Amino acid sequence: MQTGPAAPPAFEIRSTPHSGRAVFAARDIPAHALIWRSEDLALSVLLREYRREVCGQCFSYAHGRDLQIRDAGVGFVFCTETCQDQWREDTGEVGVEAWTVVEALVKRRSKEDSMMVDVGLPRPRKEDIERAWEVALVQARLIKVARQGDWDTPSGGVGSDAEASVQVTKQHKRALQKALQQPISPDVMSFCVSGILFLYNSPLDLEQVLHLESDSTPYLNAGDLLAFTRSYLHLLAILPLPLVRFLTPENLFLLSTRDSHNAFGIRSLEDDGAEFFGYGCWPKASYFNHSCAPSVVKTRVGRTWGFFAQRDLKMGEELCITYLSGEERALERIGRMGILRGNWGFECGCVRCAVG
Ligand SMILES: C[S@@+](CC[C@H](N)C(=O)[O-])C[C@H]1O[C@@H](n2cnc3c(N)ncnc32)[C@H](O)[C@@H]1O
Repeated sequence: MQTGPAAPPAFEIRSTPHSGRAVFAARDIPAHALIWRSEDLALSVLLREYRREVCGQCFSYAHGRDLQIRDAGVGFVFCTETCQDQWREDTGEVGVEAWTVVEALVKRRSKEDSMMVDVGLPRPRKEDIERAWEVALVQARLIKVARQGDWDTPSGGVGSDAEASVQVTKQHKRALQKALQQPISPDVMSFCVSGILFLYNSPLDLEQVLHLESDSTPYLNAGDLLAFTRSYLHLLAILPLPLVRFLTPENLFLLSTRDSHNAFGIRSLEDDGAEFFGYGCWPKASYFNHSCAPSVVKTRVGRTWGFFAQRDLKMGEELCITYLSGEERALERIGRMGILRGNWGFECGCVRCAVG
């Protein structure tokens, strides 16, 4: 079959003096043309409050009605059996087991056990983050020893861990029980599970995530950091053993540093995205910078983002999307800049902000 010459890529990624790497048109691009399609969802969080209304696979929304296909064991709903089957296949056997134990844990706990994350408090500094993870690590060592009995089960396979040869004492068992009694943060826990499953199921794609812009202080405030260290210890106590090797402070921190400035919101498709269901990281779509007068519009279909020219674009022009949600776009310059500074940590220097 004659396929003809491949179309030259519509864009290239280059460094800029002030805003890191950016996407530039590699040729003239007509209005409405597809520039890039991104299907590489690495990790995602579907907020707990939407877990009955939004499909766990394609993120379709039932406008406040519960979706029919409930997979109660794993805590997700689906719009069709096809979506459910696809989710189970992609998540894998160990992944399904992981979501099942996490769902059982969250269900056992009442709403009062959930941690509230205060907004508006300062972000933890690097030294606060290091200290918090060091403290968690001391408990983690005890919990790993307490699970030593599990190591010997046929599915264990981590018997070579240094901790596995230590005598299990009351102190170890108490550390495990104590971790499980701490308040829980189901959405932070979901982030951790999704991230660990990404490392377990798709190790070759890690490179793409490592290339992303990194935020060295990714936690919103002290409560958010605490939610992460507690989720780490909770998960260490319950996750299937094949995942425990991937569950480290280093890995969880790394995922947060890359997610922080690169995640896309997963929103409703109608009503200008008024409903915020959660967020996810699509590494190959993460090089578009922001402009308050964007030249590219992004649209989600299921788990795929499409990026389209909003107008005729000239070769060499920087291609920008907007990071602002529907109503935020209509704000005055000072309001937009405040949101971009607070959520993304940069001072917007786009053409619209430059003229005031
Ligand atoms: C999704 S990443 C975009 C790609 C990024 N420039 C890179 O090098 O990987 C978002 C980050 O790009 C930078 N950025 C995006 N838009 C910007 C803008 N209008 N002004 C300044 N920096 C911007 C900020 O550092 C922001 O946190």
